[in-house]
Amino acid sequence: MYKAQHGIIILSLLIVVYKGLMHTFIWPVDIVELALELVMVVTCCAVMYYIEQLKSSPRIYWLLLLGSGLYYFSSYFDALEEFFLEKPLGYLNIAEVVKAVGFILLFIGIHSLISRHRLLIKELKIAAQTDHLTGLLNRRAFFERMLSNSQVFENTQGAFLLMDIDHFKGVNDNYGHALGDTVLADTAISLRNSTREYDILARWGGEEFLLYVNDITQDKALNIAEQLRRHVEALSFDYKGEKIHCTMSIGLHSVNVNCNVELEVACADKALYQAKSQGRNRVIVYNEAEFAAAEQKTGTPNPNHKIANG
Ligand SMILES: Nc1nc2c(ncn2[C@@H]2O[C@H](COP(=O)(O)OP(=O)(O)OP(=O)(O)O)[C@@H](O)[C@H]2O)c(=O)[nH]1
Repeated sequence: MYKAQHGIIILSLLIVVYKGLMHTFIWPVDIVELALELVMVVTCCAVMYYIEQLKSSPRIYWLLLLGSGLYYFSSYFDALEEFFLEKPLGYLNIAEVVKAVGFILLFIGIHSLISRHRLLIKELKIAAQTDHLTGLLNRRAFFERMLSNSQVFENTQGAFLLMDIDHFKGVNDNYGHALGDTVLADTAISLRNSTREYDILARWGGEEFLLYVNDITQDKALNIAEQLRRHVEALSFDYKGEKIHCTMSIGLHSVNVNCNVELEVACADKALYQAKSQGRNRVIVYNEAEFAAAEQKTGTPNPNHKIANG
């Protein structure tokens, strides 16, 4: 499909050869005009080559190809007029008309190309920020969103909720990876539907989700966490007629002004670990004094403790 430019390139080369021969028999040879002709044909070939390399949509390909082709050949349409005693288009110069049409096609082609390019960049940006299975932000995008909102979050209390589906390995092992994916996708929908537009929700890892809720007290954040936990508990998944249910453990860490995301998430992670070790399907709030004492007692840090990395 993207080969039509070869015809134009061959045609333009033939024109240059023809002009070269004509000039050879006319003395003195107009070297400058011949050189300019050659520059034109080389640039025309280069343009055709790049249009082919673009591998854009067929519409854009033809617009650019016809536009640049007509624009290039417009100067040779003068010759056509020599065959007519009167100008075929009345007072209009046919070469100028062809040039104008070529220019319009080129303009539409370039405009379409730029619009398509913008769309592609937008799609790429979204793809780079999104987890493809759940449609949530990925970990990197979560950090970026926290950073870009840092001024809004300044001087307000917020909360990190680190959520992890319980015994998820068992879901995969017993019902298959496809059902595991469905559980992740539906859990993400449930979480998204239960959060506010300006909360920041991301898939943090395999079966882990992270939510940052801004401008909220610890008690209210605890209510939200409980609600999210109950919503996930209420989900049901069909496996060959059997109804499957999952639960989720949550580590909650309430933060004050200007928090360091990595450090605060690590605290939420400690609370999540406690929620897992206390039987799962529960919310545990991080309490610095309590956790420090517990760690001292058991010897810090807990070897099973998962530390969230940025
Ligand atoms: N289906 C599916 N499974 C995933 C995906 N990402 C990670 N996993 C699985 O998630 C499981 C996580 O298992 P574990 O870390 O052992 O945790 P768990 O079984 O949930 O146990 P607890 O967290 O202690 O309750 C592993 O089996 C991973 O293979 C994914 O995108 N799709």
